[in-house]
Amino acid sequence: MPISIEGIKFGYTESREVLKDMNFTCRDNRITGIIGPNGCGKTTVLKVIAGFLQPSAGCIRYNDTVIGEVPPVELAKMRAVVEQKIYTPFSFPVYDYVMLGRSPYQKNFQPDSNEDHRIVTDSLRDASVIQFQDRKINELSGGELQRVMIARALAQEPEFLMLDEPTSHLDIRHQLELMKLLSRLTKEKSVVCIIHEINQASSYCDDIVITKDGYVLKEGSSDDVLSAETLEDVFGVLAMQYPGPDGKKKQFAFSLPPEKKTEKKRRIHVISGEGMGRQIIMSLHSAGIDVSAGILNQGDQDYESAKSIGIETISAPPFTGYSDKETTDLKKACDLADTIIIVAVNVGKGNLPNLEIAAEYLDKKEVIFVNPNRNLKKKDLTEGRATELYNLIRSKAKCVENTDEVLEELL
Ligand SMILES: Nc1ncnc2c1ncn2[C@@H]1O[C@H](COP(=O)(O)OP(=O)(O)OP(=O)(O)O)[C@@H](O)[C@H]1O
Repeated sequence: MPISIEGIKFGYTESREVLKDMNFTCRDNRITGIIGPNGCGKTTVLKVIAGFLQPSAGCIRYNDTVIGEVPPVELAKMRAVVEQKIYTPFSFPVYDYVMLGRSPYQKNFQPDSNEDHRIVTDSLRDASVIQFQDRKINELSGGELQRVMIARALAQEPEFLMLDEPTSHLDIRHQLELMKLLSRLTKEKSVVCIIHEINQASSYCDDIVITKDGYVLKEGSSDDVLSAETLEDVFGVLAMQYPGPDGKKKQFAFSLPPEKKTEKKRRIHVISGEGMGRQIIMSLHSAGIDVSAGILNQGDQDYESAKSIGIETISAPPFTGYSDKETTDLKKACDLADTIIIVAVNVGKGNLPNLEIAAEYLDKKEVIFVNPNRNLKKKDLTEGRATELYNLIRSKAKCVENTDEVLEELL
């Protein structure tokens, strides 16, 4: 009996449709694997297929029967569901819990029949949990509990077995055993299974349905549907196909695509004054470069220009010298900059830190010295330190004669 999913729409809220128009078929005696990115609606569609959620449009048919018309007890004989989220609030022996799978076949207050016990024992064995049938379900590990849930679903003897990520808690051996068990079960049943492990899906699922954003992107035999190109498109990864151990089933190796480098805006800090840096600041800014300036004396032409275009400016009142805050801010600006431009200006005691800090960055950043041969007034070469620093910067920085040259260099 195939399951037909026809034009299904569903939303948990009115404002957001999770399933927009789902159409696919789960064929008889096959494992149909549903794959797709997180949050695309796989669990939701499985719940709709199981009859747990009512779609707002479309219908689900098991063969020709529309499931909305099937009474719950009959539905429980037709399909069993192993859900992703497992709640075990009760302290229940594993054996008794698996016996609950027999409920749809039992009349009220009648003891479990010999057949029920046989089926439960077979189910416990098939799911490899018979060895802890006397333990309490709320004292099991995640993987043990998952296998008990599968045993209960098997005890239900459904025609359709629906599983949501049945291998998610299992170690690799139990994963492979479970997938093999599901393959065996297809002799008598049809299996629908949400699966994230693509290589297991390729190895064990006969058919694959790829879902994305509430729609089905592709469906068909796993060999037809699974390709490196499709997986790259759906999951946004790089996929490389290689032959599986049997030489038939495709296998894939995945990696993340290289990160796209976002073009970082160049940042330049200009140390100037007396209107000597004005043209540089304005030209770099209009060329789209991230410019900062300072320490500038408030009221000075460079300061006024920098303020007029709203760039980050470090400033101090004239004739007061620079405070610790201003020199710290200058260091921060130089740290952020790719290039530091220093324009030769008269140096008084107060603005000596501009030179000191520019000199500090000679080995750390690109430093361009503009107008290095400017004849400074005698009084500006305060205590010889300014001359010393100018000479140091002149010897280590890239020197350009004037503003035009620096702009030519940078733009
Ligand atoms: N009970 C709920 N109420 C509201 N929104 C929900 C509810 N359950 C799921 N959703 C939302 O519906 C969308 C689909 O969820 P669903 O669990 O079906 O995705 P999925 O494909 O199974 O994801 P995953 O691969 O992560 O298990 C998600 O955006 C999810 O946040």
